[in-house]
Amino acid sequence: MSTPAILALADGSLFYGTAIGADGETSGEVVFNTAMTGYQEILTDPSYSRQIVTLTYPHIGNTGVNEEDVESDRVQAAGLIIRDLPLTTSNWRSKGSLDDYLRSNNIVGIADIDTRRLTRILRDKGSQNGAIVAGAEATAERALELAKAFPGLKGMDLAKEVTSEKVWNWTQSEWTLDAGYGERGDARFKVVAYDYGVKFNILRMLAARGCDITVVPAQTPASEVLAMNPDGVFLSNGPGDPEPCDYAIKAIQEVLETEIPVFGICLGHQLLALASGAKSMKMGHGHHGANHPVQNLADGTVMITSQNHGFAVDESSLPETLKATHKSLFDGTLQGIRRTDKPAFSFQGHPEASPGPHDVAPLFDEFIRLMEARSA
Ligand SMILES: NC(=O)CC[C@H](N)C(=O)O
Repeated sequence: MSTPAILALADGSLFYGTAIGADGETSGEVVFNTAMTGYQEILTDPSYSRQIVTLTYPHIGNTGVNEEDVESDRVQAAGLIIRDLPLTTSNWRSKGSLDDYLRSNNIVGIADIDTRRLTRILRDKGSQNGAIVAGAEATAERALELAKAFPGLKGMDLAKEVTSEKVWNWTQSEWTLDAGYGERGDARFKVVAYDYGVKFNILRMLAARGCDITVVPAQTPASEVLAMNPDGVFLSNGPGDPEPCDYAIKAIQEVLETEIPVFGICLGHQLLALASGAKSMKMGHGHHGANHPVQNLADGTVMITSQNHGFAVDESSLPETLKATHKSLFDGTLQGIRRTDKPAFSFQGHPEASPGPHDVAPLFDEFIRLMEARSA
């Protein structure tokens, strides 16, 4: 017997479906992701904290879940909304079903709803606050009440909630090499990575390029990072609004007083911009998918990229010291910046996309080149 579940949006829309994962209730910002693969990476990406994700691809869970395709050590999304959960799972690496995985992570989800109708609402009105109530007692009133009570992500500092509590070192696991990220040479560079909600594949790709990585909590003062004498500082992706992360903006400003190369991805990109005097803004429905065309403004080439962001840097706010390097060909929003006076640059999308297009992976090599240039 299936258990009922109800999804409500703050605009009053209701969807009646079947519970997947844990019984209970959850609320957050509802966003749609158009990627056809990668549901486990999406669920474990800390950038999705306090977001309920709906996947536009209709069959989710076919390949089960495994121990490797994770971007952190647990499910981070606030909930999952899908069209259809298959009856069986099949993959040589599968260790269990998506349904059991959600349940063991205490994540509430809903299946058997019209995700096309939902996505059209989110596309036309922008991301909505919403709630899922799952269980025999689920009521539409409760779901609506929860959806309306969610305060929204604007102004919410979540980096300090998802960051690690202590300093730790990334150690490359065997399978990473098997997965084709290249041989890890002897570590040539010491990189300190600010963890605002870092995805493991970023650490894998840095390690594969010869970086020894020390991951530090989001609120670590710059003085502690500089005392580690790093060759480069990395600013990670992460959830929530960049603007209230004043501790991070201050620390990045202090790092930028040195000549140490800095590379930022997604939230890290937004924070580099804010630290340089630019402004960020909330987008309508944001960018969440694995087929977003982005143009390199230096040579006009177009790359297909993986994206996951709901805020963006306002290009019209860029100060003298920041140059636009990339833009989205979907909506023209800013996708990359470079400091004109420092070895610092950042990208809004995800060069570490896994799964996803690898067109932007060379940005990791650019970071390596900056560190090489400084140590030469
Ligand atoms: N993936 C990310 O780092 C997301 C950054 C930020 N939370 C946003 O939604 O724009």
